[in-house]
Formats: sequence, structure tokens, C-alpha cells
Amino acid sequence: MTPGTTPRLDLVGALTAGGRSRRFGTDKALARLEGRTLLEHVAASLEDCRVRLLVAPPGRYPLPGWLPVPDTRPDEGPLGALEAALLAAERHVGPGWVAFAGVDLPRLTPAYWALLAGARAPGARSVLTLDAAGRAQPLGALYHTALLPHVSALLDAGERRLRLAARDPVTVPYKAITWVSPQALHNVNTPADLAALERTP
Ligand SMILES: Nc1nc2c(ncn2[C@@H]2O[C@H](COP(=O)(O)OP(=O)(O)OP(=O)(O)O)[C@@H](O)[C@H]2O)c(=O)[nH]1
Repeated sequence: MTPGTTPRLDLVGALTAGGRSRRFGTDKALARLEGRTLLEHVAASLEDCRVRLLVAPPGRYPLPGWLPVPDTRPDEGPLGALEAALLAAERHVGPGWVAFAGVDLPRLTPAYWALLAGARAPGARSVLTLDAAGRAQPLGALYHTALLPHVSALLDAGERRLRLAARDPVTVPYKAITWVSPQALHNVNTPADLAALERTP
């Protein structure tokens, strides 16, 4: 956010960075695309959020202006990181909406988050985008802090699939996403995924 301006999104931004990057081979958060790390790309998309949380192992990634949040359950993957994000959001801001992003979506944009924020509806507790095949995307999604007991119960039961976190979802069609942010759902899991993005700036 530029000094002197007010945040434009009533969302808590939460960027999760951790895991093993097994498919990428090296820490993908620190992989570079067009002069910036993937971590920095995704962080830039969330700059307009009222509070910004970096859910990551303590001290692993420097990200000025972001509140460091350790995993509540280290090495439990993105579902564990979502629990940490919802808890921290509730503690720092109170009940409300969290924009939850991973480092593997470097083409997320402020317009993408604004679209999701605008799609929130009464009674909804999550907002997910649909990919070209109509599958709901659990990273790059909005979750309400009211989902915390559900997410904790999943983890307590040994569940690790992030896609089970969403409840009472609103979905945003793929066409709407590609209109505002054409490459937003391009996921980087491997060096080949990153190379494909480099070829299509
Ligand atoms: N805070 C936190 N983030 C995680 C953890 N595991 C994965 N992530 C993040 O969650 C997002 C999706 O990660 P995945 O691609 O599912 O897992 P990964 O470990 O990064 O990669 P693979 O080993 O290839 O599966 C990325 O932003 C990761 O940095 C974790 O245990 N804690």
C-alpha cells in the first residue's frame, strides 16, 4: 500500500509459505519470475488488504510490512496454515473474511481479490473460483473466520485436504476470472510450470 492511502479491501490477506516444494525441487517461494520472487508477486496482489499475515516458519522469509504468523501445526500443509490464518485474523481484527493465497499463484492480482470480495453473499462462508474444468480452487480463495471450528475439526481428525475447508461456498465462474486476471489460476508446482509463465508474460 502506498503511504497516505487507505486500504481498499475489507479483507485480511494471508499468504502461506512453507512445505517442501518437492515437485519444484527448491523452495518455490524464493523462485524468481520477472525479477521478483513468487512470494513477492503474491504479496503484491494482497497489498490493499487491511491487515497482511505471512503464515510461514518463523524467520524463513523476509516480507516487510507483513505480520509473521507461525503455523499452529507445523508441517501440516496448507490446511494447517489456513487454521493459523483464521486464528490470527480473529485475534487481530475480529470476525471477518480472509483472502488466503499460496506462493504458487504468482499471477494473482488486486483485481482478482476485489472480484472475490464483491461475490460475497449473505450466509456464505467461503468464496472459491472455478477453473476451466469447473473445479473449485481452494488456494486463492476467501474464507470466513466462522470456519475456524470446522477447519480445526478436520485437522484433529487427521484430514489434510485444503479443499474440504470450504463450507457454504459462493463460486466465481472461470470466465469472470479470466476477464479481470487472465493468468490468475496458473499454478506453479514445477520448474516447467514456471517456464510456461515466463513464456507468456
Ligand atoms: N505455512 C505453511 N504453508 C505451507 C505448508 N505446506 C505447504 N504450504 C504452502 O501452501 C501452498 C501450497 O503448497 P503445496 O504445493 O500444496 O505444497 P508444497 O509443499 O509447497 O509443494 P509440494 O511438496 O510439491 O507438494 C504453498 O504456498 C506452500 O508454500 C505448511 O506446512 N505451512
